[in-house]
Amino acid sequence: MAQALLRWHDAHQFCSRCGQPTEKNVAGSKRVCPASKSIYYPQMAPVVITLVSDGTRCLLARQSSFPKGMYSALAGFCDIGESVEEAVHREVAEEVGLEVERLQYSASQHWPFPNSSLMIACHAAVKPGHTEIKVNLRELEAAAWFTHDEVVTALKRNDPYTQQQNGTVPFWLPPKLAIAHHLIKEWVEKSTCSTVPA
Ligand SMILES: NC(=O)c1ccc[n+]([C@@H]2O[C@H](COP(=O)([O-])OP(=O)(O)OC[C@H]3O[C@@H](n4cnc5c(N)ncnc54)[C@H](O)[C@@H]3O)[C@@H](O)[C@H]2O)c1
Repeated sequence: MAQALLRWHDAHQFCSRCGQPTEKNVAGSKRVCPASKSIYYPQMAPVVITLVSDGTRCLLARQSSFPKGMYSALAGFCDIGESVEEAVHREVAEEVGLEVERLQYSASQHWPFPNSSLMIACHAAVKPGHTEIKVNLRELEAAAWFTHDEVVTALKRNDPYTQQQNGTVPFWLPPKLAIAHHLIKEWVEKSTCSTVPA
């Protein structure tokens, strides 16, 4: 978090109204422009991250920039004026062409990479009978439904690169520090698929 704050100070050294240098306050919680009197506060971008379930399986996806074999829950930045619920519906529809319902808030996390985001994690159920994925290839490389057993096995893979066979890295999941891991583990442990029926 300290690094995220230092990066923000570094990138906000000049006033966007008058171009004059800004000054950091003693606590480092804001910057002030002595010329225009403008005050600048550090910003966090809200991001929704959603684990979609069809009742027995969960939907995981990967971007081409992810490490080989790694799949995660669907994530995306909230647009201006959007509620968390609206962002979840829009992101899932945009990325995999599915309609979701019965959203359940899970947890949140500050995520400093590459800039400060507030990750808001939710579970959601796909609309019954409408599970066919249409992957948006501009945003994702692949998306698929995974069974409970497949996810349990993947959670146990700490170092997938040592387990590769014929040069193929097996399916694995984000590390413990990521809220995506928490969301997926919660789905497995609490059988979220049955508490959030599809
Ligand atoms: N902690 C976790 O478990 C976890 C899991 C997945 C994603 N994330 C983070 O969530 C964020 C969003 O994930 P993503 O897959 O959509 O990322 P992404 O980096 O693929 O971003 C998608 C697009 O959003 C746009 N964008 C970038 N910054 C923005 C902002 N501040 N406001 C609005 N739009 C912006 C860009 O045009 C980018 O192409 C990323 O920062 C990613 O690192 C965290």
